Amino acid sequence: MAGTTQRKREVFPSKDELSVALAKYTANLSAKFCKEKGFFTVVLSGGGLIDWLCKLLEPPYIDSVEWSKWHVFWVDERVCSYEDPDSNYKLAMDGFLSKVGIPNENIYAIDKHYAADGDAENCAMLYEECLRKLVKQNILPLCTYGKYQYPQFDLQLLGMGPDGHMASLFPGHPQIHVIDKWVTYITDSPKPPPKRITFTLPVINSALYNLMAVCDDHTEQCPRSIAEIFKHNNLALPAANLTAQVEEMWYLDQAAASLL
Ligand SMILES: O=C1O[C@H](COP(=O)(O)O)[C@@H](O)[C@H](O)[C@H]1O
Repeated sequence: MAGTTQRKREVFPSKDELSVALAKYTANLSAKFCKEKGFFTVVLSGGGLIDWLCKLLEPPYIDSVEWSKWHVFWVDERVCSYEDPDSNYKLAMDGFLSKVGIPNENIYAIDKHYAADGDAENCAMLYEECLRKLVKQNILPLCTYGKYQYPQFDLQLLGMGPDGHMASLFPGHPQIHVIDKWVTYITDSPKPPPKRITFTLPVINSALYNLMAVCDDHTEQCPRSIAEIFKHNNLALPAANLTAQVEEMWYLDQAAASLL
């Protein structure tokens, strides 16, 4: 049965130090799950996160992480071709996944053809179908959360937009309330591109470990959103609704945490 965890946070003086900690956190969980059950299910997001994961590509992690045991997913994806610079898949492939030895069949991307056609509804439907197959294959266990069951990932690496969005759940948009689906879609995202698919909130919150990494590039909005979440628990901001089954950890750089 789903529980809720206490929100934890660590603040780092710089992005670089945050990246070092992010690599350590991910590598430790990878080792733990590979030892306990023989594989590790990890969910990526887009945005700055892929850049901050770069320390995993350096010693000691590049050699010590059991990459062949990773199964990789996306918490959200932009509905565009794999070659489009907006694609979260392309971002992760170019910047990270192509540099480590994860078997291709363990990398679960959005459907190539529906993505290139801009068909968000079918992309969401097929991604959910893919997750359901993996449940049947015992790669993903189910977690009861509220009145439904959802797939449970070991670790999700999340990012927050300055407006407080996480995945492609945006403030004031209805997708945050969807509970009867695992994957949903949006066709009018306020952040371009407009068509995206996204895990629903209960799927996000069913993960064992959720790590939210936020670095601010000197916008005023990002530290304000962080303060709204940590000081006022303002649930109108989607990221304030984050929880996890074992640990909900926020890694912030000093700039993002400047109003705390
Ligand atoms: O559009 C998106 O934005 C969020 C946050 O990205 P960032 O550029 O502010 O780091 C990201 O987590 C999500 O995956 C992506 O599709």
